Amino acid sequence: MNSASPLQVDESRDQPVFMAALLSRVKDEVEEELYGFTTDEIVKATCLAIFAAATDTTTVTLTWALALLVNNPLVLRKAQQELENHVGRDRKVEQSDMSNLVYLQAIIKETMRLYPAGPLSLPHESTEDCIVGGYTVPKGTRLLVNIWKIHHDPQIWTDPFEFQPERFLTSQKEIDVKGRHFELIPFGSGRRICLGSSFALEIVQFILASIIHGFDFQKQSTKPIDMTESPGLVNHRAGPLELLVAPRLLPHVY
Ligand code: HEM
Repeated sequence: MNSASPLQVDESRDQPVFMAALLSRVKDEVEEELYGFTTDEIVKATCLAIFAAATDTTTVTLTWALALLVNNPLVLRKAQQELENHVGRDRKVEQSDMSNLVYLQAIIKETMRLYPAGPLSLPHESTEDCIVGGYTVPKGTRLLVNIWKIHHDPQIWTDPFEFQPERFLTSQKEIDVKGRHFELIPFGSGRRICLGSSFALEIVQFILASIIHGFDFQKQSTKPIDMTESPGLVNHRAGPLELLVAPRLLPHVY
């Protein structure tokens, strides 16, 4: 690894590119601030953490969203109608369309409520003795937050197991996923909240909009798609999602 490479700039954005910024930042740290690790180890571990945290979480969220939409064709039609109104059929979806797609945003929130990508968040450990909500938590206690359970709590959510994106346009309109409303925390909350949450929301919304705008999806049989989850750090589907796909735009748009 060439830690002496110049700080490259992405000219389209006039900002340093991530890898160059990381190399330059870590190189400037004095050794004792790297907790005994080398510069290369810090850079490699940071990249691995970001890849690991970013890839499965976004793909499972998209897969669950698609499965929910195919099992709920009226919701899918409504989302496609919204795309029809704001984008039409003569061009592809663009990033600038995203703010108009409020129903799609509600679909994504409802998907993350029902199938949070990290159902038990990540383990946290207390570094000091402390008292939280009246409970004494000794130093070194490991804590897992059961996000899945909170998202299905019948005291908070009516019909907690139903896919109802409309709730986020009506009764629960004010609730967002940014860690401020503790009833919906797919990205966690507080100082260790997911650092990719804004990026994740942008790409999940953009990809889902693009695929349901560009294609029609159907089940392979008349039975609903099996929505069994598999236990693990990331909330994968138990089985693959197999769908029939057909284009819905004019050929020149693809
Ligand atoms: C739908 C997509 C995603 C979901 C649902 C999600 C969810 C989460 C959750 C629940 C945590 C643990 C928060 C906590 O410890 O309290 C987390 C941590 C993290 N996420 Fe995400 N994530 C997503 C996408 C991404 C992306 C795209 C990136 C990077 C570009 C990313 C980077 C990270 C990192 C680095 C951490 C560790 C933060 C820390 O410990 O300080 N995530 N994420």
